[in-house]
Amino acid sequence: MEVFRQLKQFYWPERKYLFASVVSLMIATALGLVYPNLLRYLIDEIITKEQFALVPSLALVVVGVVSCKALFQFLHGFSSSRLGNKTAYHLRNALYEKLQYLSFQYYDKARTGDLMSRLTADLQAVRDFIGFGFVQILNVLMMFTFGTVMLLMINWQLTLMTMISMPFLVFTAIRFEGKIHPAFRSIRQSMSSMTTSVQENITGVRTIKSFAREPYEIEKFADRNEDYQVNNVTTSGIWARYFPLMELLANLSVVILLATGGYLVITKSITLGELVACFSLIWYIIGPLWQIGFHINNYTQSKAAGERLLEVLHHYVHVKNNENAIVLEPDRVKGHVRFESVTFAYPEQQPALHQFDLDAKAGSVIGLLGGTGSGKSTLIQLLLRAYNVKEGSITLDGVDIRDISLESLREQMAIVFQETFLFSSTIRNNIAYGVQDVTMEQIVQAAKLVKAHDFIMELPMGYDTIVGERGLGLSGGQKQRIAIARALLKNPKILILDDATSAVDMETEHEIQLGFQEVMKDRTTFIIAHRISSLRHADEIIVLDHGRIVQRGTHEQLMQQEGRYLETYKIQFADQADAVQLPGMEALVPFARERQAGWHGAAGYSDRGGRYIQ
Ligand SMILES: Nc1ncnc2c1ncn2[C@@H]1O[C@H](COP(=O)(O)OP(=O)(O)OP(=O)(O)O)[C@@H](O)[C@H]1O
Repeated sequence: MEVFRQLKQFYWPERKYLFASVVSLMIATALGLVYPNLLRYLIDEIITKEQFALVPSLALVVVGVVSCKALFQFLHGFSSSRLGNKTAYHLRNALYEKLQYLSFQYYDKARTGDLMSRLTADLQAVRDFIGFGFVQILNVLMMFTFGTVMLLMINWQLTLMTMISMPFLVFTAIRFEGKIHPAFRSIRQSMSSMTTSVQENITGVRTIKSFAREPYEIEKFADRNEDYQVNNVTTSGIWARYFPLMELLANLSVVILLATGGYLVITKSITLGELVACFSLIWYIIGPLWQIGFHINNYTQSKAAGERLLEVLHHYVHVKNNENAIVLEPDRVKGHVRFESVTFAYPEQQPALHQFDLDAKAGSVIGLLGGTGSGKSTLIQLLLRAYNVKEGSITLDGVDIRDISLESLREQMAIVFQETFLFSSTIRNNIAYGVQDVTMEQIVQAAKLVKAHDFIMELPMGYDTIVGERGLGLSGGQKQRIAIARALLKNPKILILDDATSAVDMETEHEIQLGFQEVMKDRTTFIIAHRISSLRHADEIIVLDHGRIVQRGTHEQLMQQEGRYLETYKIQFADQADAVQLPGMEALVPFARERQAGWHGAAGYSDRGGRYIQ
């Protein structure tokens, strides 16, 4: 019951339905107990004594009892479903809210399919138990107690004889519970693994098809399906072993009742009417006990489901507001960012950043260059406070970002991530996401700045075109431009472009950058890029390697030094000089000639002596 105690906040506000459901079920059950007595009256007082004139009035009483019972059963059903649905409603909202605030660290490991199964199947199981299962268990207790008391009132010796097999029935039912609970947990886990597989399959369908991995995926799913099936069969096996045993023990009571009761009638210790009443009442006791397996099953299933919901609800939020967190006033934020000796490692990993220092003055442009996995995105994640810095500190206008409220910190920033995510909504809504009270003119202006307006206007519905899930139907470059427009529209103090133009061709990138020069004014901008052309205007360029700064300076300064920057520069120009001649690229011509004269390869760095390393 601990699980349901912890879920109390979700059903307790609806306790009026809980009480209504319990009370109406109690009345319906009590009315049900009137039947055996009416039977006894019919046999002993009417049939035996031949008082047939009483039959119509007895019939009327039966009709009255049946009608009242039906009314209370309706009230029970009504309040139970209200209770279940309202509880599910509160739980669903709480879970969704929790999912919004869980930290990046949680999502690094979370599986979408598993979360979906918690939010649907598990929630449904909890709803059913709180709505119906719980009251049914109370009903079992009530029927057992009332039925036993009435039996004892008729004949206590007969009652005790009848009850002989009951402890065995209860013992078997409890053993059954011990076996069935882990079995149901396994079913739920395999169900969630199957859901994950389906979800990943749908999301990654293009990759699967392009690698012709359909047979592998079918086999992978078949394995999980098999696992689910085996768990179900194991559960049915437990069920099949215990259920007939429980049925046998239950029916044993009836046999004992009929044998002992029949003897007592013959010896005139009880009347025939009393025996018939006892026979009817015994089902009031056996019925619930016999069904105890079902209720236990229902309870254990929902307990397992409740545990999984609580796991999400109680999951530790790694990044949250400190007490008295500072709420920034947007008008007063300047955008001066400082990293001081920041060393950071992801959980159970080697450090992704070592002793990182950076002083990004308000309005400055910082370029970040480095090979894959060198720590560029990590730096941005830390600035966003996706993870908490444990060694060193990051400050915004002199205030440690751990002391700033998360919402107001993130409100000052706009990030265009490496992987563009678009919602399945209109292009207009996608651009306006994150900004309130935005006009169409502002949306169009942002789209024009990133050279997206023309292609949007060519779409059948223009800005009202609905893009598919994650932006399907648009090219990579088009998606990136919409994402950049979304960031610009936010008018942030800090703009972060994490390889934001990687899918855009050089010419468009250059045009977008011209637009940027205008919007970057007065904002601190971080640009992560693999192309030198994206970084060359930065006030400071930092070259990272394995989480360490290996070079820093302006484009001009770095061009004077032997090192990673110059090497990258040479390689890139060698590749691109033939294709596009961009303003500012004139200096590259000698390198291009050098390449044509004998350099080889396209990817890699040249070593210090100018030799090329593949
Ligand atoms: N969420 C994460 N959990 C664990 N390790 C991570 C996570 N994100 C990145 N890493 C690791 O941290 C290191 C730095 O990664 P990061 O994403 O910062 O590199 P990057 O320079 O942005 O690379 P790229 O240019 O390929 O995007 C890598 O070794 C990477 O494997």
